[in-house]
Amino acid sequence: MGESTAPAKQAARKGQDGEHAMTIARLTDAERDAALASLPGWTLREDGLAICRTFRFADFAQAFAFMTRVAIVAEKADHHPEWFNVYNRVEVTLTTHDADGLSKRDVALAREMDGFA
Ligand SMILES: C[C@H](O)[C@H](O)[C@H]1CNC2=NC(N)=NC(=O)C2=N1
Repeated sequence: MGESTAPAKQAARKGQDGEHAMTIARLTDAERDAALASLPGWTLREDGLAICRTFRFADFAQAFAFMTRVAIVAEKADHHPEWFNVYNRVEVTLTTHDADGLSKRDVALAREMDGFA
């Protein structure tokens, strides 16, 4: 466990992006389409509320190393992926529960994942 409390982390995030932790804005349709166009490999979930991508690696060790790197940045950003791993495959879904849909946090995390893969 780290030293800072959950409220402290929320306050820190609030200071960083100037938004209240619970009122992160949902992307507009135009923002969502622009984000998707800049994220090859990611697709919009049928309900339009999440983006998805399947990553494939050489083996389980590579897949799990990727998940470990993602977990560290996700925890730091307090924004967590939904994912499913079998051996060398990692199926990822990104959505923002606090926004009931997509937010810029999903786009940022998708870019970080692409950078790690
Ligand atoms: C209290 C805490 O800040 C929230 O529950 C965070 C945690 N991680 C999260 N992850 C995702 N994907 N969406 C959220 O809205 C979210 N909210």
